[in-house]
Amino acid sequence: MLEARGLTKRFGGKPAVDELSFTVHAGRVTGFLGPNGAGKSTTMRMFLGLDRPGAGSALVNGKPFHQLRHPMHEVGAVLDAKAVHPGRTAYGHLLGLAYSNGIGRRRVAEVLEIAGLAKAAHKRVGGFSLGMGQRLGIAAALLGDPQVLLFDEPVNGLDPEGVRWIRNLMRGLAAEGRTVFVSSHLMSEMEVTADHLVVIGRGRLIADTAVRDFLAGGAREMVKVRSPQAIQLAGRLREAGGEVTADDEGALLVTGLDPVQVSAAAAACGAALHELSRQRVSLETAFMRLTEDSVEYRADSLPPA
Ligand SMILES: Nc1ncnc2c1ncn2[C@@H]1O[C@H](COP(=O)(O)OP(=O)(O)OP(=O)(O)O)[C@@H](O)[C@H]1O
Repeated sequence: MLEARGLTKRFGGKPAVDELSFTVHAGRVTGFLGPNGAGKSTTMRMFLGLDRPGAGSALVNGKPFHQLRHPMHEVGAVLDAKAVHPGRTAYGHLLGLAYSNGIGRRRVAEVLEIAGLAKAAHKRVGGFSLGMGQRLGIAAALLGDPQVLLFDEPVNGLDPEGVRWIRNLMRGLAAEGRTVFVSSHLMSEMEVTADHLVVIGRGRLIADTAVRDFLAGGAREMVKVRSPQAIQLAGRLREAGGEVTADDEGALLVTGLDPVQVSAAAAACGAALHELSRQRVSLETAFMRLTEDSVEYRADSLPPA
């Protein structure tokens, strides 16, 4: 289990993490979402004792990292896959880590197998692809068989097969009852990987919710409608109580009204409809709404019909 309690960190007087409180439970994948610079990496670094909180606490299994007796057996992390000496072999690197933490060589072979690196065990890390480097980072994180795992943007730059592999691995680790905390700015990835979400913006907590509820909350009666009289229609929809935004192609995205109400509003103002459809809201859209990144529809922002 991971717990942030009033966690705060400032850099040069500017808060990077601002009174953050949340709990990451065992047995599920918890996604840690936020735009660039939101404070995700800084929060993870505080859990791992790499940054010291300015206030509050970051606890692993109820303790700050520096009070853990056998840190490698309690928590594993994949932060920066490139931090390995290029002249070492994967096996040599893992064996060095294992020896300095009282772990036997049998476990080294096991994690090489789990990470799909058994065949590349004796190759130099300098020649590894990004995906292999990521696998090596994961093998190192798993070396102590920890109950708690942190992954900072693990799928960045990976090909689809690598992405799928990491997704399945994280889900498998959670299914074994471990605590899996993974940061990402890829909402679409979290939608298929995470069970639970902690969303932050500018260092502050925005949401702490099940993915299912997050999607349901964002999905309230979202209707996409396209009309050559979009400006008049948007005004009418707002009068009827709808919230209206425009997508990149000038279609209106309406929340708060169902398709019947939208078509009634169109009929009432004589707007022709070229499209009227119910939209499944992606996590990305729900996230943008929550962080108020999506631009409120303005009549002057619409392209000509
Ligand atoms: N060592 C540091 N010194 C000064 N400022 C820092 C330092 N580390 C992070 N910051 C600042 O703190 C804020 C949060 O950064 P952080 O890297 O934690 O965000 P993030 O959510 O992980 O973003 P990204 O997705 O871009 O990695 C940013 O404004 C960043 O510039």
